[in-house]
Amino acid sequence: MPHSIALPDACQWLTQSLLNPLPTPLTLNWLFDEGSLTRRLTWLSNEGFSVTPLFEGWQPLRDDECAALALAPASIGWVREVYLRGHGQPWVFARSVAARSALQGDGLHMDELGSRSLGELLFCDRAFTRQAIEVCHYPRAWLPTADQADNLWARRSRFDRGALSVLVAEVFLPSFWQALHDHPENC
Ligand SMILES: C=C(O[C@@H]1C=C(C(=O)O)C=C[C@H]1O)C(=O)O
Repeated sequence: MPHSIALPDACQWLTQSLLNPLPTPLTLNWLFDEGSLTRRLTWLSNEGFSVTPLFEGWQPLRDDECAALALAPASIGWVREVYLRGHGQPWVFARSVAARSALQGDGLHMDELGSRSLGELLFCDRAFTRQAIEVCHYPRAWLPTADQADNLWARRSRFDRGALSVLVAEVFLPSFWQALHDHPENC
């Protein structure tokens, strides 16, 4: 039986306690920060922050997403993929999903967000509770073609409000780490 191999389109999401070896303290700081990434990137970019939608629509969700949302495999959900940009540069690729069955009974209109940040909805409504942050090296096949690379750190967490759960995954792109390196005073 061959050793377990990394499938090209799967990732094992881990909480910080299971990480071994640990990434650098700076990487850990950004991966496990429980605040709004929108607000932190707005600060890092000196208000030069923007959100650009790449894809929005109903799709069968991935196996890891269905498992995290306690859905049957290939359940239909709303998918929102965006770039979080600093000074126009893509710093983070984000993919947020929620089950169609839960959204239809809820007032959260992800489809009306456009270039507004989902974070503003999730962090302004105190009824949302954030579950544990998990991390992985994001499968390159899940990234936009222009960003496909191995071993990019990603984090995900689930935001719950009653019967609605929104799963948010954020992949830190090389240009983000470069921006941090160029402005160590902002670390
Ligand atoms: C959850 C947040 O919302 C951010 C905004 C997103 C969007 O607009 O699609 C996606 C990922 C998040 O980084 C946040 O600001 O922390």
